[in-house]
Parts: sequence; C-alpha cells; structure tokens
Amino acid sequence: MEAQAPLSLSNHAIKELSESQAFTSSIPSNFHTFRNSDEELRPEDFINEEIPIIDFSLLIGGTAMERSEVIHHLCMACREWGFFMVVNHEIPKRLMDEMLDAFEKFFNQSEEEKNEYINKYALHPIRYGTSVNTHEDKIRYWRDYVKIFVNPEFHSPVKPFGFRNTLFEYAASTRKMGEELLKAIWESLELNTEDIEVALDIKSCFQIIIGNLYPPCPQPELALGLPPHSDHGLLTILLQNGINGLQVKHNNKWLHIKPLPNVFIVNIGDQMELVSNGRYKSVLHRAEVNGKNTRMSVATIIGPSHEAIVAPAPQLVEHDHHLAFHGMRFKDFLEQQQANPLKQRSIFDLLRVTND
Ligand SMILES: O=C(O)CCC(=O)C(=O)O
Ligand SMILES: [Fe+2]
Repeated sequence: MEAQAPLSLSNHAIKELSESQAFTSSIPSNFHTFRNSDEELRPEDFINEEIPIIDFSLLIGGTAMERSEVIHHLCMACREWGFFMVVNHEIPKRLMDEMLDAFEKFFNQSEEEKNEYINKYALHPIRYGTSVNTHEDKIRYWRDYVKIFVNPEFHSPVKPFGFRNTLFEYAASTRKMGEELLKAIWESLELNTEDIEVALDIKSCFQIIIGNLYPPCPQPELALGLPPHSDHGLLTILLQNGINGLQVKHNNKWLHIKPLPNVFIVNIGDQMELVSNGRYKSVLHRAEVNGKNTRMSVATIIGPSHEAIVAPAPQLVEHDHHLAFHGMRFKDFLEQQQANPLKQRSIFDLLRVTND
C-alpha cells in the first residue's frame, strides 16, 4: 500500500484526523516509526501475573509487620521492575470513571475550543497538543493530549462543564496516594523519613495530570501513540480505560501490560532514579495504538518541588562508595526535558557521572 505524503500541518488533532476518514487505509509517512523486528510483540507477551502487586491498604492501615512486608516488596519492585500495580487503594471507582469521562468530554469539544490551549512554552500550566512535541518532532505520534499543572497551584480548563471539580478531586486523591507511596519508597531505601521533606520538598510537590487520547489508527503496526520514554518525576500513577496499549521494557524486552479494572500502574520516574543513586530504575515505556478502539489514559506525575535541587541521597552515596548522578534543579530539568524531542532519556543521561 502506498504511504500518504507527510502531513505538514503543525498541530492537527489526531482525533479529527481519525474521524475525517481522510486516511482510511494508510497514514501519512511522517507517522511511520521505526521498530526493530525483535521489538515486535507476540500476544503471549502479556505478563500481568508477574508484575509486583502493592496492597495499598496494608501500607496505610495494616499492622507494623504487614507494612514492613509491603515495603520490602516495594524495594524489590522498584529495583527489579521500576513499576508495579497498586490494588486496594482508596480512590473510588466512581472518581476514576469520572476522570476518564471528563477527559473524553474535553477531547470531544470542537477544535476551536481545544486550540485555546495550544501553547509553545513547555512550562505553560495547560497545554493541549498532538504527538509529543509538535514543533520539534520529525516523527509524529498517533496521540492527542492535554497536560495540566495541578499542584502547588491548581489549574484547569474552564470547559467542559464539571471538568474542574472532577480534576480537583482526582488531583487531591492521587497526590495523597502518591505521597504515601513516596514515603514508603523512601523507607524502602532505608532513609530517614524526616529527610524526604528536606530532599524533595514534597509539600509543594509539582504534580501534572496528562490526559492521553489514542484514536483508532488505520495502520497501527506502523505508528506509535508514544515513543519509548521515561517519565521525568518521582512517580507516575497511570489510569487506563480498559484498552490495551501500554508496554514497558523489562530485562531488555518489551512487554504488554494489560489494564485491569480498579488497578493503577505506578512507575518510577527519573527523579527517583536520581535521588536513589541509581538503585531504583526509571522504566522505559511506550504506548501502542490499535485499529479499532479509542484508548485513553490519565497519567499523574508527582515530582519534587520546582526549586528542589535533586541529587543522590548522601547516605546512599556513602554506602555505595559511588556517586551515580550530578544534581540539578528540578525546574531546569523539566524545562529541558519538555522543550526537546522525546529521545529516550537524553536529558537524564547528561547527569550520569562517568569516569572519563
Ligand atoms: O498511555 C499510556 O499508557 C502511557 C502514557 C505515558 O506514558 C505518559 O503520559 O507519560
Ligand atoms: Fe510516560
């Protein structure tokens, strides 16, 4: 089948493109992504049974013994996997559904309404767009998104009706869960819990909520929704609408992660790898698209405060006799990461301490 010519419009929503029927059988050539044949997955590469499961209720309401078992399990999950599933969390199913529904209504607005939030500046508090970084990327991705900063200052689009209230409640609930998980992860590194505030200024944590929309794609084997990347923060809490698409790299192999009802996937981000002196790995992941269904995800990224200079915890450096990374002010890290094309982990790799 002949490929369509590259699509030159700089910000053309994938949703409208998918619905326009302009590309019913083949997609524009600038959406073609390169994948090695060993990166192709087989259906049997679903591995949910093996992914570590963290029972949140035991972390906050269990006996001392139960809590310490969960923390032990978290240590293994963060070191060997970089991600885990969270079950028995306190976020109501009703709120999870309402959040997905609110984002769906956001994307269902007219292009004119959504385009109000197109913004070039990487740290603008509300940014709607397509692909990853429309102005920088040569390859385009089959994804529309809206990124909203919700803490320490809360922002929200005014429309659609009810979006703001749902976002506010969802942001507060995921932040609470994120803070509990962060404290537990800190403990799993055998660091003093009081030091977490000094190191990361969690009270003013920088929290972003990203709504991702991946409409049906006529050639899903050629396109990607999101290329391989790691997340910039400390933790990402991912909610999905029940459609497959998330893949993570584990032991050098891409694996499918099936979305399960009422379960969050949590992954370690770059700042956690940094502060843990490289003990905990910020995992590479990507999003596939499919030919039939619209996939949606809501990623909540919890980071340190903008002003925190994030560096490996001194106790870990001393214990390991090795400094794995240079420190950097989180805001500077973000500015660079968000303004550049998403190339695996390029900004993060610049902070790695090398011996030459
Ligand atoms: O849609 C997904 O499953 C992944 C989303 C993601 O990785 C992100 O927004 O950073
Ligand atoms: Fe991500």
